[in-house]
Amino acid sequence: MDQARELAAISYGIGRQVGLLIDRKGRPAHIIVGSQKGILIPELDRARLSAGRLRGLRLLHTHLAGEGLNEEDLTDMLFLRLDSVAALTVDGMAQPATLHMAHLLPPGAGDAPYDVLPPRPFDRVEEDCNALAEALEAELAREGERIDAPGKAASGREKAVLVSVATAPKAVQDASLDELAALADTAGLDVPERVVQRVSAINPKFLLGKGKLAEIEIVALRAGASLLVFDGELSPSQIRNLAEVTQLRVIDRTQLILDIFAQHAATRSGKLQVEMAQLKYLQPRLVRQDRAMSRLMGGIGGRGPGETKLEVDRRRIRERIGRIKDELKELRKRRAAARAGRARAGLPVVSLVGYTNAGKSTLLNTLTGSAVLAENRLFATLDPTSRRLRFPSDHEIILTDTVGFIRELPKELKEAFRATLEELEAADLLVAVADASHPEVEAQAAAVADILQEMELGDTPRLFVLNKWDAVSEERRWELRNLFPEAIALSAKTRDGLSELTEAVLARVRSGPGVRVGRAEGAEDASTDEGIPEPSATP
Ligand SMILES: Nc1nc2c(ncn2[C@@H]2O[C@H](COP(=O)(O)OP(=O)(O)OP(=O)(O)O)[C@@H](O)[C@H]2O)c(=O)[nH]1
Ligand SMILES: [Mg+2]
Repeated sequence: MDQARELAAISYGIGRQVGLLIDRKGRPAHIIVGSQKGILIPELDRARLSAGRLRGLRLLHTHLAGEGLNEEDLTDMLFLRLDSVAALTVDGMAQPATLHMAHLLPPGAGDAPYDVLPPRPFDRVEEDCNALAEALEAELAREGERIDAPGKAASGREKAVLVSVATAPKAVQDASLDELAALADTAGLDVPERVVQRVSAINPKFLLGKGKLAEIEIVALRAGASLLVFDGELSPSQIRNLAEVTQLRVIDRTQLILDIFAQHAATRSGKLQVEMAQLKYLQPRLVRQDRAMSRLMGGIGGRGPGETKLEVDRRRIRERIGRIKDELKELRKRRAAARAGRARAGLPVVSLVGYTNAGKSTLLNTLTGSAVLAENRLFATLDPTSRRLRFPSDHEIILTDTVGFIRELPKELKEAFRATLEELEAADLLVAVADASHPEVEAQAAAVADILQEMELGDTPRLFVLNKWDAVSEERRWELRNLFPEAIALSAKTRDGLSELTEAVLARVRSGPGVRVGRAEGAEDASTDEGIPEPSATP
């Protein structure tokens, strides 16, 4: 009460806003003098801040024109996680008049992240600010218990908020976020919230305005998420800035994809290729080793292949890249030798290519009766696997399953997986597999065609398969037939349409230039070219 009178008097006297940041014991921690219309809160010590906690400070400040809380006041509260913010209007006699107050709300309490209380005469304010703040913290903490550790869901999975900031229309961003959500799920993240923001221009420093960023931070706070995943690729400094401002861990789509690859890499060469891609991604981001860097390294987005921890020291990264390069060169030689062996056997090579999760591995299994890992996750397959396929007519081919494609494949991965993708250069025929049941099948097929073109495989004979036909409605089937008149529609799952594919493959390899088709005599076992055993201890 006295604080309020004093504040009003000072503020009136100097004709500027004056504010107090008050701690939970009622002691003023900072006194701030603003301008006539606004007030700038100093950079606060972040020490007390952890997920689910408030700052332990409330802001009481004056408004000289009798106005209530404005956008800026609320943004400050959100951003700085103040317990509450209050504006005290000052009357013409330098006396405090009305108090406008707002405080944050626990998750699930309503649509808005905060509640603005009705204005009331300043001397009629009985709210116990501490009790309010403590109740809110208790609520946030309960939320935390339900999820056993801050940032973790009950399933033990880390929670992340997905964010799209782009100039593209909302529908385009939404479709892209759907894919990011599938990637997040595959990476082992729970996604309680997604944020789509269309902007006329991307803010080069923070992508978004500070107000919107504060909102995102609060969305994450309320959802118990400790990680923000941005769609697209962020520059090193953007990641640092965003992590600084939001006090959350920030990763981009590339890191998420790299993380999935790291988790799925099973063979020696797969692991080496992924580690190489991760190190290449990290290298330019290690200009400065700072707090944001350590945030960059923890948890999802910072895991190495297997359980190894990624190196963060620049010099050692350079050395490690050098060693991996040598080893990969060796592996490439062996692959080339295996390919040459197969070529000598005279068997035509048919490679399955396509968007990730299109059903390539399932198709390989169905066609050859094998049991290659196939699952409803993105990038289940990282290593090429080859199987022999014998046709009833006694013809034989080698069928190769490959790593799936994705639009805007991170360039680090493209480079690292060159060895794997070189397999495709040896193919006599490509079977491009698309998921007909996916709403974005057209865009996915186009992305695959683009990537093949880029890899100079545009001239290799190609068949186009619309897989998962069993999961497509009659109406949509008709649409797809019009869109892709050349396509072979089939279901790797039910085997429907399979014979059309095998006949088409047979016809192509028979007529293929320079391809000798026949029974392989003395061909070495080409069942897999990943015969290199995994050493028990990684150096
Ligand atoms: N309904 C239906 N589902 C299918 C069909 N073929 C594959 N699937 C499912 O699609 C998912 C992905 O299959 P995969 O064979 O792993 O796909 P992929 O193209 O090898 O994927 P990546 O290796 O991750 O790039 C699995 O859950 C399969 O069961 C099909 O014909 N019909
Ligand atoms: Mg696969």
